[in-house]
Amino acid sequence: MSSTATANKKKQRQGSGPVLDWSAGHGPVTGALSATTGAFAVATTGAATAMPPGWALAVGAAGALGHTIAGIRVRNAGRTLATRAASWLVGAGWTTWAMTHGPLTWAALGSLATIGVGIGAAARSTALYEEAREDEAIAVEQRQIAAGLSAERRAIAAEWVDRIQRVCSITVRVVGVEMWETGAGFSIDAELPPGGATWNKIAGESPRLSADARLPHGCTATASPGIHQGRVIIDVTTVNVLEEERTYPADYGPLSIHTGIPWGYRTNAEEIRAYLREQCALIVGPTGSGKTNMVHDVLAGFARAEDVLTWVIDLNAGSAGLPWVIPALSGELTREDGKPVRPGVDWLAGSYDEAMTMLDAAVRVAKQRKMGYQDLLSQRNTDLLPVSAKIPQIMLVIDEGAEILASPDRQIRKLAEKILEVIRIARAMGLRTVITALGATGSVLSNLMIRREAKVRVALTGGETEGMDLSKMFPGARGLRVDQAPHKGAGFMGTPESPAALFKAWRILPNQIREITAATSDRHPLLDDISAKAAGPAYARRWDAERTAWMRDQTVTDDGDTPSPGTLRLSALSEQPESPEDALARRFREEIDAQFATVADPHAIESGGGADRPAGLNLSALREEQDSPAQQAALAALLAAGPGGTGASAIARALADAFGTTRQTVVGWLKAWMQDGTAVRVGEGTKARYVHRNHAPGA
Ligand SMILES: Nc1ncnc2c1ncn2[C@@H]1O[C@H](COP(=O)(O)OP(=O)(O)OP(=O)(O)O)[C@@H](O)[C@H]1O
Repeated sequence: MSSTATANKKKQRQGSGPVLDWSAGHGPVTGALSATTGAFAVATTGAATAMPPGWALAVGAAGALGHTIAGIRVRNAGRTLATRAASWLVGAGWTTWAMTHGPLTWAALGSLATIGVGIGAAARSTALYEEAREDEAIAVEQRQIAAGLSAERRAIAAEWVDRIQRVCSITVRVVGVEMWETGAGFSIDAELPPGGATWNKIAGESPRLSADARLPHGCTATASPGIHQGRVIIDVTTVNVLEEERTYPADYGPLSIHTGIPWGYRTNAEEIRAYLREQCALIVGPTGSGKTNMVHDVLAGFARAEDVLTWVIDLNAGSAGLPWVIPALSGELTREDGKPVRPGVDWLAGSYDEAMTMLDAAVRVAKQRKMGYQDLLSQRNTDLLPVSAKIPQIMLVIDEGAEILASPDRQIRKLAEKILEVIRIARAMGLRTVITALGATGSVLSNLMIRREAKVRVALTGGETEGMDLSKMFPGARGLRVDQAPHKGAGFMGTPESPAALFKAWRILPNQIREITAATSDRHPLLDDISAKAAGPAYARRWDAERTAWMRDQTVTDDGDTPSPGTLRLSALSEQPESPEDALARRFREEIDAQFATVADPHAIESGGGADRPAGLNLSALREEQDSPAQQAALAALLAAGPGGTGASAIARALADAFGTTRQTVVGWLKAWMQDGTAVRVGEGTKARYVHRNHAPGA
């Protein structure tokens, strides 16, 4: 009821004189006081005005009736109703008698006080009775719920004791049945009979148990060890959550390598985490199984971690890492404070050479950490580098890395050796790998290093049975069948902490990747000084224009053309809220020059300072020299063209949309740059190209 309606009702009541509120609450004291003072008032007024005493009796009877009706409405106990009605009638009786004999006599006043105490005591006892009655009702209700539940549990226990006897010929004794909060099933804790029965025997019969229980497709009865070897836990799923598509949880809060990184959810709808401080991981998924999506889940988790830097190798043109880099580097994502958004991965290698550079750096980091952190390790009395936001773990994610490891190609073998070297030497020093595989698991899993170090395993089946040897992926796990996970993104996951069982990766969409990139930009750690020094210029210059030019080539122009390598995607920039000129100038300065605080002050570098820090390209310095954004863009295009160089027409074409620059203008700038040594000309006649001095032969 609205407050105005209540106020109106009050007004109406006031207008029609005093109302008797039968349901008004009274305690034992106020109730008795109100009854006796009311009776006294009626008796004195009645005596003074010579009211017929029968009226008091009538009022008392009406009071008793009113209170009884109100009491019945709120379901008071019969005993409470009787007490209240009796109070009214006793009060009325006294009033009638007092009006006849005079209320102001000692006998009248004394008897009224006695009645008051009596009513109070009776009311107190009924109040206590009411409370006890309420408590008892609640307890009964709870007993009923518990009885109902335990009846359900008892029924489940009896049913499964029979079933296990029938299917496995083992007579277990059920110790407990736990219904899952997610509502997707239950767990049975059972004691095995004496005589040598083991939990694996039940685990091995999982498919037959599931069939016997008529479980829906995708639901399983999986047995695992109990608290000791004589106990078994059987998890039974009754709802197939793997059928549904669940998107990556919208909470992008901070994570840590120490608390585990969630990779998906189990059949009981609970998330499953990968603990990768010491473990490497292997993710197998044939084409179309949802592997790329899973890799993004993995990268999302690492991006959210405060103590992880992710280095990605994807020889398939870096496609696994690009969605984590392009939106940040292209300026598509902006922060409120105007600072650049850091990419969601720390280094992305899309080619053989870049991958080799990255792996070399990783090996150097591992070795340098071993030496550089000797004191810290002895101080902490450990041989495991204490990974933190100050000394981050480096997670190398190698898409289709298993195919690299299994390749017979001599060159690729060199990469494979480096990957294995990182896996072999870097566990204690905080470098671990996540390797994905399309299916080459046989040869990869025969590698001792992988078998020993990569115990976090995922097999995405998506219904694919070809080349999916679950017994090799999860040795010792029984009852896993590919056809239990026919949905994309679903499969099996096992870790040293959580035995292999069905799971599903969250679906992660490009907008979530962009959101996570933006939300975690501030959170990524910086590579510690010891490691940064070891990684050297190869690391510090990983975002340099010529090394990232290929990434920009992945961005398709508005008209769908794939521009020739080295040209700028100016059309992409024109969509930004900033003017294209500003965006271009800002992007290239920020992106190339001392990117993300990995390169010291550009002016210091130029003047030979920061000797132990590798030099960036120092485009910031050009801010003063190249006063027009178009001219800066032209210079950036020249840089991006690399040693192959470019021509005035190509630069003019790249700039035409955003700046309307003519070829003539570009020719003028090129001349000036040749004179001051910024550019050199190579080749003659129609073959003449302009090359930035950084890429000039012998530079
Ligand atoms: N976890 C998931 N939940 C629901 N659907 C998914 C999931 N993962 C993938 N899919 C669906 O499967 C499709 C293929 O996924 P994805 O590209 O990740 O597979 P892939 O194994 O990498 O295949 P390819 O190698 O052909 O790219 C997606 O477009 C999506 O529709």
